[in-house]
Amino acid sequence: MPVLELETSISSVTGSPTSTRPHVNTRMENSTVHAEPPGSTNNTNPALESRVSNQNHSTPSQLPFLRESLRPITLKFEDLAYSINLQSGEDHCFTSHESKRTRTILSGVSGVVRPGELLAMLGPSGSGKTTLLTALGGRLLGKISGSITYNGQPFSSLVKRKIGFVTQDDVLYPHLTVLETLTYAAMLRLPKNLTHEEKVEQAELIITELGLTRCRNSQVGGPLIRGVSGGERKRVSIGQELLVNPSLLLLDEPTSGLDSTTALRLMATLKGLARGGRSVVTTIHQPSSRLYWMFDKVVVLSDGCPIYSGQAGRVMEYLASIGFVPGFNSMNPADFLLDLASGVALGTNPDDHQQYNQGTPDRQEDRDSVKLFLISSYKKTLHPLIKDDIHKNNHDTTRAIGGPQSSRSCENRWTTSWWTQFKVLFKRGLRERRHESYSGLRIFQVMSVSILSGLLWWHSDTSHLQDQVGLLFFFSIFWGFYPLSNAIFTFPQERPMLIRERSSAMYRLSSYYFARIAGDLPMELVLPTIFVTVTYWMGGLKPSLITFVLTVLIILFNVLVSQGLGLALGAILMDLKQATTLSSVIMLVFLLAGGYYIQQIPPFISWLKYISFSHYCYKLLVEVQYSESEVYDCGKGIHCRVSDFPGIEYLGLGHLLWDVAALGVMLVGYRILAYVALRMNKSL
Ligand SMILES: Nc1ncnc2c1ncn2[C@@H]1O[C@H](COP(=O)(O)OP(=O)(O)OP(=O)(O)O)[C@@H](O)[C@H]1O
Repeated sequence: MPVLELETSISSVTGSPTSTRPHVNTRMENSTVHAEPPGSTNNTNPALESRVSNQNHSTPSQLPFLRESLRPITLKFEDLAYSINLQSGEDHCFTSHESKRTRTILSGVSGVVRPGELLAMLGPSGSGKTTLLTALGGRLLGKISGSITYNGQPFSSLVKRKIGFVTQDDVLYPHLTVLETLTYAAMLRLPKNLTHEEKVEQAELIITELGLTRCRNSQVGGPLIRGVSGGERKRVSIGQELLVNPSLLLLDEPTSGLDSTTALRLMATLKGLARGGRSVVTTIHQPSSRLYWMFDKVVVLSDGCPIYSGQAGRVMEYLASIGFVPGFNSMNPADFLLDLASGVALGTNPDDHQQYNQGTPDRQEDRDSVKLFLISSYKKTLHPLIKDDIHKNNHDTTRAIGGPQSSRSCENRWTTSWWTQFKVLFKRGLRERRHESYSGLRIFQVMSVSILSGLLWWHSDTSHLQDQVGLLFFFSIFWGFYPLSNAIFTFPQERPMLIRERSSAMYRLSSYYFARIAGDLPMELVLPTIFVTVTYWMGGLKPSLITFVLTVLIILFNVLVSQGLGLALGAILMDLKQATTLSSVIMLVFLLAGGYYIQQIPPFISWLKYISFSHYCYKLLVEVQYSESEVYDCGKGIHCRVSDFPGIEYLGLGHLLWDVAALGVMLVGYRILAYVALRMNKSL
């Protein structure tokens, strides 16, 4: 291996203690990015920097109400390794003896990012960038070996609050506007000592600083709903994290799906944020050379192993020192790095340019040997130096996050009270779901069924008792199925949002849960009330106000119980297909065991009716509709007691309070079950 003059250049590759001391700006001039990069004197292209500065409309650094809260974080990670259990394993990197049942996703990854620096993680698809970023954000489930420290301390809930994490997919409510999205986030994330107005002002400030003013009142949108552009949506996601003025900002592929100009503007924004005193780490797939020159440091991964970690501006020098030179001088370093990380490097010496330009090696063995060579070169030369760099600067560790002067409220895991969280989540839920709940389609669906059934049962009376009882049974089944099939979607659909927001410690699970349940109530109760009102009077049921009101109350009770079952199924399975299948089986069983279709059920299976809420609902409806002494015309002028009618006799009328109690137990029990299932879900 060629011996490089590593002694002289390595300090700038890894970032020497003196050269990397960041210049921490707590205030930045609006619309400028400081051209002088901290920690590096020669990894930036000044012309480009100044161009970017002019394009950059947003360099948020000063958040008026949070001026005190930016505590710079030096993030150090050393020898990170992460494996997952698999049936077959094939990976290598630094370890030679691996269990056949595990797969190494990361191995021997080290690096440092200091306040003021922008570090990019590069590598081909599947090389482990997201996994590394997730680990740095303290969000990786499973055991990771090595060390990750934040100002010398391990991950903690205090650190968690200082980290902003922007996921690759924008998890946002599509029907909220940009302003609403950021305002609700501000209400949930900003400390309770700020007033409502200050929180709104903070959201407004972020909107201005991220250049979102033009679309502040546009709805965010999503895959199926037209909304703001992809770049604007990404900036909203970043804005949500900036609200808390994070000291460490982690972003997963923030430029994916953006055109090069928008990507450049976004990266300029990130660079501005770094220059404001933050440590910024981003994964990026295929940066243009203009983007590449904005990075202070890069970590390049190949199959989870580093082939480079250090100053972005020194990478070509390092690669040349081990015999890798691009075919032409102006080649984008990022392209060159990605080729190498994929094992594509025919030009392994400067005389090989022609070969490099003409094509890529197709043989897997060639690619593997290039990767192995790069990994082992890194291991021999750069890795020890980076470790030195990590240890040399341990005085960073003295600046503990939330040090002695931190207030008591800082130590509290939650920034807002339970009640505030409940209120904000309740309002946000109503706002987001107003379209869904009061959608014309849903109202049309319910109204058309109610009018149709009113017409079908038009002025039925006890002379057609079978029909009338059928209407009551239909009430219990329709208002069992309908809320159930709506409620099973709730938690599986909300899961990504819950994961994202709970990872940022925005709110307690209980406040979310109660807000969600309470938020669903108005709609869940309004539609059945209208339905029953229409069908009851059209269908000729007992013209008594008390009976009518009791009928409505029983149906609403039934709705709440069936909604609870739907919530529980959704929370337990967290999978729409499975939950839908199971709910249809359950409802079919309840339908059959309800007592309307079949009365001679064998004793060994007749207990099914006792677990069916539709059975209790149907029974209660019959009980309030007909008095004990009521008779009906059972043919040829003969009058029979209603309670002797086969479909009613089977129900065994009486025990009204027990029926109410059974529904009450289900009402509470299903909801407790749903909550416990959510609590036990490790990802939430
Ligand atoms: N829980 C898991 N189960 C199975 N494989 C996993 C798991 N987590 C990560 N991997 C695998 O680890 C590798 C690294 O994944 P990761 O998402 O970190 O890559 P990446 O570099 O971010 O890829 P991309 O650029 O395509 O997003 C991939 O091959 C992925 O399939």
